[in-house]
Amino acid sequence: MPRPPRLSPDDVAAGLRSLPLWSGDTGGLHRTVQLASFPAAVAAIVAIADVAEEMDHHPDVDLRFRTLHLTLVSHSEQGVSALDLELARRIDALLPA
Ligand SMILES: C[C@H](O)[C@H](O)[C@H]1CNC2=NC(N)=NC(=O)C2=N1
Repeated sequence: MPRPPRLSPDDVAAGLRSLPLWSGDTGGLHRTVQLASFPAAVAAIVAIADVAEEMDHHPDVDLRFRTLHLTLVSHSEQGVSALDLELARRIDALLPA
């Protein structure tokens, strides 16, 4: 399936307006969340992995003890695409606010 093109700065900004837990720009979307424990954070990564595999679109993940740093970018497009906005929405449905 063809991958969607990267979005303009205005379109990324518009997408972020419906993703209040995220920040970023055309270089990437970012969210940091603290989970209850290290095992809980690993379990969250596993749940995110299932969504990423289903979408064939994967986050950049950095876990420091209970703090999970997520960055979403479309590497093949060297920017943020609609897939990143959709993945952000699906991650928000998995994680505590
Ligand atoms: C072959 C496979 O479809 C590609 O490598 C996918 C995998 N997941 C991906 N995830 C992200 N974030 N960007 C990509 O360009 C990408 N490409």
